[in-house]
Amino acid sequence: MTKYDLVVIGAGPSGYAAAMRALDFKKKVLLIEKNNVGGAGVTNGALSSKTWWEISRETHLINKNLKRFNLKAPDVSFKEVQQEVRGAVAERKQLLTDHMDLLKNSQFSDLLDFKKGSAKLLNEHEIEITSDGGKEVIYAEYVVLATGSRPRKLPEIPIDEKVILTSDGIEQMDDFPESMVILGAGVIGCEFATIFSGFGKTKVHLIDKGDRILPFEDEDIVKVIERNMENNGVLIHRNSQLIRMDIVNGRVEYELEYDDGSKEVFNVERALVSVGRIPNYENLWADAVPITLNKRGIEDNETQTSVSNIYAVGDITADIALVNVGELEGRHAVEKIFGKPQRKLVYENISTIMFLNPEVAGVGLNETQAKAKGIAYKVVTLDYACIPRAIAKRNTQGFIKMLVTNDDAMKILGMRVVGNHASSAIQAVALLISMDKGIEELAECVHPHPSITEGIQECVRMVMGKSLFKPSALTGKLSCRTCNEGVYENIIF
Ligand SMILES: Cc1cc2nc3c(=O)[nH]c(=O)nc-3n(C[C@H](O)[C@H](O)[C@H](O)COP(=O)(O)OP(=O)(O)OC[C@H]3O[C@@H](n4cnc5c(N)ncnc54)[C@H](O)[C@@H]3O)c2cc1C
Ligand SMILES: NC(=O)c1ccc[n+]([C@@H]2O[C@H](COP(=O)([O-])OP(=O)(O)OC[C@H]3O[C@@H](n4cnc5c(N)ncnc54)[C@H](O)[C@@H]3O)[C@@H](O)[C@H]2O)c1
Repeated sequence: MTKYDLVVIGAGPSGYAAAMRALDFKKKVLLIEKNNVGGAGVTNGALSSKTWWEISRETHLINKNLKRFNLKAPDVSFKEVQQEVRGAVAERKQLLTDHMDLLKNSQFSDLLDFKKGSAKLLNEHEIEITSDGGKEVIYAEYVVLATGSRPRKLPEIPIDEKVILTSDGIEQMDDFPESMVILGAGVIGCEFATIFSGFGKTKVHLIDKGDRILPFEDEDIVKVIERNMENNGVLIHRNSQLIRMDIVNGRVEYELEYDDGSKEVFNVERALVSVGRIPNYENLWADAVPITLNKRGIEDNETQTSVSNIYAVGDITADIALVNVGELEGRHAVEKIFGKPQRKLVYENISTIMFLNPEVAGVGLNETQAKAKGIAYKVVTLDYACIPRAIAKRNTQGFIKMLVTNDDAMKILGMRVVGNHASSAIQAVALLISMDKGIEELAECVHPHPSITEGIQECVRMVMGKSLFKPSALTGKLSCRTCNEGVYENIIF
């Protein structure tokens, strides 16, 4: 039986990161993948959907500008866009596999093996791999489970991945549908609503079980996104409940019940169900392996499961499901196994981008979360109309919102930026949060001009009472307040 120091099951972002970090400790590693290297980080997931989003955004911009000059927009072919997306996916997968091959010619030559197949733990150390070539069993001193997640399905909805689809099937359609309903207005639902409405060929309907889209995000941010979606023709079903969704004559029929008890039936060409994801752990270990589960997934203590030599990372665990979090956890697990992690696993400074119109970037807490945790805070907002770069871009839609502790230390709790270039603006703040630093450094640092990050600096200066523009003068564009148990008060310096 071949023996390995570490076996990683699943070559998505978290498994790939774990395997590569183990090489730094000069350990013999086996990485096993049953399907696509890169997992949902690449295929039917992060990279592919972002490629759709980029092309949709460009198309939308071009069409908008052509309209300004009274010119007719060219026809966008679904097949061509799909081809481009497939090209992006293939390019990334190739890079990941080529890298593994090229390691054979490096100082890591004898350390990494990769096997295509489906893995199952027979006991704490023995793993059975089933592939086209049959079955084999290998020995692992340590194991990292990184098998990811899949779309959650609802038993009452007949998902066939042709008419009613999940994110696993949506990119395989053969043309833009003339109409599509999206069930679940979380991140995936809203990103695809943005993508399809952006191409201008699909009438998008959006349903969530809550009374608004993005129920976890702050209302002021959601307002901007909802307004743009509706301006782009998206029908957001508010205060309504889905009673049924069926396939009738190859189309989707769904019925909603409104707050007043009335009902309405809609007929659309396709449906996307995006109501969350569930971890892949079924059949991953034999009954003899005592890994404990909680309601949301594998129970882990900073990636270590209840079995001391088995670790779990990425979407299979019960916390945030993102590429960067999976990579962080994969690396951390390996450092815990073979070394000493420099730091505890912290999630407070995780940065995210939601690819909407416009993009929404975030780090740390939003107001909804701070209120739920009962934290008193200071909150500053600054409209993009006050940022020269946004004015130069002729697009001042958006704002920056920063939350700091309501004490003299003014530690940053979190930030949201909604608007153009939002994603480029949050890194400095993520770093300050992770270093547990206050805000003075940011206030005095010289930012490039003109840049969106100048807006962040102005927020920091505002909360310190030394901003260029004074919130009491530019009300509606700037605000600087405390929030205590949901009650806001202006800060007067
Ligand atoms: C539509 C969509 C868009 C997204 N956009 C973003 C984004 O913009 N930014 C972001 O940060 N995150 C995004 N995500 C989330 C992100 O893709 C996931 O959080 C990330 O891929 C999780 O990585 P992972 O390695 O834990 O799991 P996965 O990527 O799911 O990889 C797990 C791998 O394990 C393999 N596997 C499973 N079982 C076995 C087995 N028994 N044996 C061998 N192999 C097995 C699977 O085939 C898979 O390749 C998106 C997800 C989706 C679905
Ligand atoms: N840009 C990004 O970083 C990005 C993009 C896509 C996905 N992701 C990751 O993938 C994860 C999964 O995305 P998701 O959008 O599927 O999950 P989600 O948790 O973001 O959203 C699911 C939505 O479905 C709604 N919902 C649940 N059950 C419902 C029901 N029965 N009827 C109607 N609505 C219902 C919820 O209220 C919620 O708004 C995200 O949490 C995120 O971690 C990240």
